[in-house]
Amino acid sequence: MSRTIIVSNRLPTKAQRTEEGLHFTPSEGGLATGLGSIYRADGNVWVGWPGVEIEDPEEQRYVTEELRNDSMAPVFLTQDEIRDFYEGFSNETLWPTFHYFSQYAVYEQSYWESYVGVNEKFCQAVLELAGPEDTIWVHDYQLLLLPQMLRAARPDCSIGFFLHIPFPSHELVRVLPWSKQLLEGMLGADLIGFHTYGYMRHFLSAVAQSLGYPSQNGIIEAGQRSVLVDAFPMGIDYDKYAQVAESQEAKDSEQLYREATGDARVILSIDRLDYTKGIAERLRAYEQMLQLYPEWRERVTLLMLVVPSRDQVEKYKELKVEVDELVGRINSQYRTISWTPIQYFYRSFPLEHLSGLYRLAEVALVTPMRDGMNLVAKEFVASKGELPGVLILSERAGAARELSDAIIINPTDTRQLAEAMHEALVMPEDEQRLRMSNMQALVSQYNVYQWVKLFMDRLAYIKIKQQTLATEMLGPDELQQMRTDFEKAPRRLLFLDYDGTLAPFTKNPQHARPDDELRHLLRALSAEPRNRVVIISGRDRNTLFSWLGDLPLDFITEHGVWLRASGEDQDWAMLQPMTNTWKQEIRPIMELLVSRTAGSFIEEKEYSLVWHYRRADVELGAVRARELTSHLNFLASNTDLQVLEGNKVVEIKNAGVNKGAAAARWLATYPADFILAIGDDRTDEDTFQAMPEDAYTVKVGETGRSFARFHIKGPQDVRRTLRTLL
Ligand SMILES: O=P(O)(O)OC[C@H]1O[C@H](O[C@H]2O[C@H](CO)[C@@H](O)[C@H](O)[C@H]2O)[C@H](O)[C@@H](O)[C@@H]1O
Ligand SMILES: O=c1ccn([C@@H]2O[C@H](COP(=O)(O)OP(=O)(O)O)[C@@H](O)[C@H]2O)c(=O)[nH]1
Ligand SMILES: [Mg+2]
Repeated sequence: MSRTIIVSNRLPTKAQRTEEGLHFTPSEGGLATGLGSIYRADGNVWVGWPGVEIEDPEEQRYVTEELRNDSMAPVFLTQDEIRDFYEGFSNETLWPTFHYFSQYAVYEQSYWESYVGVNEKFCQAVLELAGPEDTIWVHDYQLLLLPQMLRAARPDCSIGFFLHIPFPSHELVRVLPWSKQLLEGMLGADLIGFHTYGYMRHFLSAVAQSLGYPSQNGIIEAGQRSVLVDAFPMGIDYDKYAQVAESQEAKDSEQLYREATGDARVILSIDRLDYTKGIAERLRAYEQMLQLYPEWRERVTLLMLVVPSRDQVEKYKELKVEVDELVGRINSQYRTISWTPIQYFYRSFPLEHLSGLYRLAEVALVTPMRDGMNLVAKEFVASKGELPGVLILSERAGAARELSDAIIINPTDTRQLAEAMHEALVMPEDEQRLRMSNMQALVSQYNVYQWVKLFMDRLAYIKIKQQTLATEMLGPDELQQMRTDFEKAPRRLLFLDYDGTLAPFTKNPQHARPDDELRHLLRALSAEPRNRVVIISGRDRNTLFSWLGDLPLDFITEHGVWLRASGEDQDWAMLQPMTNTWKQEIRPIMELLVSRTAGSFIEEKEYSLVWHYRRADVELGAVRARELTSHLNFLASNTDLQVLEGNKVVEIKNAGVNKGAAAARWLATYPADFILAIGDDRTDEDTFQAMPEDAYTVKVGETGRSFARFHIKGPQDVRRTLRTLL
């Protein structure tokens, strides 16, 4: 049976050292609480760090044994690794960068080296556990390199990756000296998930700009694999939170806090101590609210839970001091004998207590500067049941993309946040209930089980899609077979695309003139009377003929417009009757696009017009290409024209003309016993599809997705392959 191996830096259980020895408690943080509900099913295993330094082999054995009973497998980190990998690269380099706090980021080569080392350590641990049929699901920013490492060891394995924190604009990511390696690391996965569409869009853009991999509909062509990218907003175990909130323990703890806060209305705030959470800003806004609306003094209490986190990291230590001071100052300034404005707790709470607090609070303040998702917001909603309550939510938390019934605020706008608190406190109960039940419907439908299912379904989908368009590498064995078939065949037909196949791409298409090596190869191949060598290209006939017309070659040019068999007495013929008067109308549209898109240019052929954007900004080029395609498709409807998108080109020409139609004509006219077709572009797919099943069809390029049977890497390999037929 195939299982799922979950991998994350932190296990959902952490070991803690006390005077009586090691004991185990649940970990804090969204990932642990979110996935904790599901991993125990079906023999699944969770691989991760138990949260404390354990170097003694005896203790390691004990912890391994204890965790095994609960479907977990520990990866032990040394003291140096905790410092350089966890506190260092993960939390002083990646965390600030990905949360738009680049000014806090540390760039330290030794951190990076440790990061690589620990990702390798995780890779070994997973490989020891995972069988070839198992699905591996890697989580979060501490393990960005792991998917690629696993892929290298298990090329066919199903690997998913989910990022729980924001993926920022490429402008921030590119600042990291290791950004390319990190992106490549993630692309080892088959499916990459983010909480929001915005994060996903930033990632696609980073991959296009940094690595040059194009994408369409969220599918990236990354080397030999297609990688699917999608948004999966994480949910919570709704029923669990709703049920706990109804339990006697939760109600008791609600009562306990009610007695402590007296008649005052309660505003609740819960987060890990983190500068991304906007805790200091929130305190200032609360203070401003007390100034703006003095009527709330003695009538409202801010109950603030701050969970200790990453307390060895400098910025976190500084924040602790800042928060302590702020709370002290506000409390000492406003408190009365019977009232404390802020009840501040610096520790972590058991679930039943959190639940009691969620019940008690009239208002929840979730106001991070940046937050991947924020599960506290959803837990508050799920715990409210029939009770009224208002959620104030930062527009920069992932959760704001879903919870539109919250009061959405900008956390840097202190005044707006202060006003929002007042608005929440005076909101009519009817409105509170309406908004709350809308949010409950959403949070209960898109719960964590649904999240896991959607992710797994999409992973299965991309695996199937990869297989249907997968091609085999034209390796030594296949090449040998091809040679044997070739030698046996009395009549051989070779369809060879030109650009990207016989000759490498050049910035200016006119510079791709054949070199001596290529001319020599084509001369030798076509000199053999049993061979017919057809150059099948999108280029105009004049250029191609001026380059290669002296050789005994057949030509199919302009993507099938003009055909010419070899021999001096032969003439050019058209595949079908065509017009080109339409060019007058289309040319100005392309010219306008050139004037708007630096680096792009028009290529004019007799019966077609082509817009090239290979030299333009990658992303702008792709956007403009889509714009042009849809505009041209609109104009071409009800006419005899067709629009083709190729590799960094958009071409418009007469309908019914393509390389496939032309190649089919050639097959009918010159029957053969051995057929080879090689090409690199989308337009060559038409050729491949026109070929009989036993033909050798070969796709050239990094991506293996094609209708061809085989693939090879680049023009050098094409030439090498053709030489073996001499
Ligand atoms: O392991 P720690 O260093 O103690 O940090 C705790 C976890 O914090 C982060 O949580 C994120 O995931 C949540 C669920 O998807 C999301 O709601 C939140 O916005 C994120 O910040 C972190 O991603 C985890 O890896 C940490 O374990
Ligand atoms: O004392 C506490 C306070 C909070 N949490 C949990 O910590 C998680 C915080 O997740 P969130 O997504 O809000 O932020 P993160 O800490 O992951 O950045 C939530 O599930 C809380 O219930 C906890 O376990 N103990
Ligand atoms: Mg080509």
